[in-house]
Amino acid sequence: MFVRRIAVVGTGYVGLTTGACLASLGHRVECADVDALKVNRLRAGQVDILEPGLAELVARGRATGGLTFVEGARGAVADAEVVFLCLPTPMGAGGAADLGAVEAVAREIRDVLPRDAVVVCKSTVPVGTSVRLAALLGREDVAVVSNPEFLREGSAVHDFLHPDRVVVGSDSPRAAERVAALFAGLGAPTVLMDAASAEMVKYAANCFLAMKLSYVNAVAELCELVGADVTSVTEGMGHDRRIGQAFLKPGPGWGGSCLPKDAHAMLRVADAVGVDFPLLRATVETNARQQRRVVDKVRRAVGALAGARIGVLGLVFKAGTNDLRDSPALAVAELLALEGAELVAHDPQVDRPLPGMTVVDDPYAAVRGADAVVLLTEWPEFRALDWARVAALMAGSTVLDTRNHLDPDALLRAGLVLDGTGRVHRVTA
Ligand SMILES: NC(=O)C1=CN([C@@H]2O[C@H](COP(=O)(O)OP(=O)(O)OC[C@H]3O[C@@H](n4cnc5c(N)ncnc54)[C@H](O)[C@@H]3O)[C@@H](O)[C@H]2O)C=CC1
Ligand SMILES: O=C(O)[C@H]1O[C@H](OP(=O)(O)OP(=O)(O)OC[C@H]2O[C@@H](n3ccc(=O)[nH]c3=O)[C@H](O)[C@@H]2O)[C@H](O)[C@@H](O)[C@@H]1O
Repeated sequence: MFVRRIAVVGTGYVGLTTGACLASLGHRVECADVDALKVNRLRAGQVDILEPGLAELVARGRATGGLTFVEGARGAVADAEVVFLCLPTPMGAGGAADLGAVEAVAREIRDVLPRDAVVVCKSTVPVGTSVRLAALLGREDVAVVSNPEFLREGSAVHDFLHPDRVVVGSDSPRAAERVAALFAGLGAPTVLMDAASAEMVKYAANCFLAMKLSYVNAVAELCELVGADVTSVTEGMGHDRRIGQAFLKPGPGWGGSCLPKDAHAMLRVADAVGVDFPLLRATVETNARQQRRVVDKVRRAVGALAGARIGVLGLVFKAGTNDLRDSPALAVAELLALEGAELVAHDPQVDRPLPGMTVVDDPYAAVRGADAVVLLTEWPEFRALDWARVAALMAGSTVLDTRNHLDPDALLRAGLVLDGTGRVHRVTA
């Protein structure tokens, strides 16, 4: 009845999406996690990450019996033909990728993997990890394949099912073909290569995206000083198909669970082989500068930050997710709090206390009595706020829109001062 028996180890953004999507393609998928609570919640159909369509796919998979959940990797892999590793590879010592979870699972499963199984690493890992995994598994009959994942949070299911490309790398062409066949139905260009190249593609792609954003943020800074409008500039640039319109929006710096850690890991990879990579170093440094720039602008708006009350709109790293990992908004908030600002923050997806600020469940409560308001995440509901009401509630009048997300006319009509990013013309009443 099912096409293949697949195990997925790790049920986070990548693992759960991979498991649910492969089940929807007709495979029998068992997902494993070390977190018993998470496994129990998933067994009950509870999906805690915000991903459109994911809960529905999980429900469908549970109903057909094509998708099940188990605690611990060993239970999931025992009768699997293909095992996907979707484990965290966080920033470790000195910025290198921490492969602890990946290596621990390899050790855990090596003696229970069925004959001729294929182990696929979907985690983002430095070049050489496939070779290391093969050595750790110590199984002549088990091939290791690198299949980096390119999905974005907030559109994980869509991105998985409609990828721009599928990259499959292995030093065993037969194993690579077996893995590529799993994605054949997606109709995406499939690029087969050796394992080292596949591992490199992922870092090279994420670092390129980071570089594009740092470039655009630096251009935005220049625009402010020379009197140009970055929105017009990026639109004019983006029509060139070699540049493209995507990933050209300036903001408070790029964040999230991957771009920052992957940029640092790539720097460490370069370092390890004795290569200086000034372009990537500047990409990272330019990013840190964006957060300081936001703080400087808020300081300018209120005079002194110590004792100033700042309303913060948005805490997650981008709209459409509930992920706070490495959020530029949190980095800005931390810098503001360090200078003694009193922060009242609202994010539609955050309802828990956070250090250094008061989190409120209503945007109007966040702006009440604020000397300045800073928008850090581009939630659509912020655009739709009643700005006359905001103006009446605020003590001051400056709204810093780090994402150029708000409608300038609406703020102007409300008598507010709008300070955007990369736009010299401040909109004032
Ligand atoms: N989040 C994203 O948008 C993307 C992430 N990636 C990469 O995919 C990998 C996974 O990332 P996420 O899914 O975001 O991580 P995550 O942190 O959301 O999920 C990882 C899961 O693995 C589980 N886990 C940890 N150790 C385990 C063990 N020993 N046995 C079984 N389960 C274990 C954790 O409990 C957690 O549920 C990382 O290498 C990341 O760089 C790649 C593309 C996109
Ligand atoms: O390896 C990963 O985990 C993933 O990392 C990113 O995906 P994601 O972290 O979900 O977030 P992005 O949509 O790329 O945004 C990253 C950061 O850049 C910022 N950004 C993005 C686009 C833009 O135009 N401007 C901008 O400031 C976002 O606000 C956010 O802080 C990549 O886009 C995915 O392809 C990759 O698979």
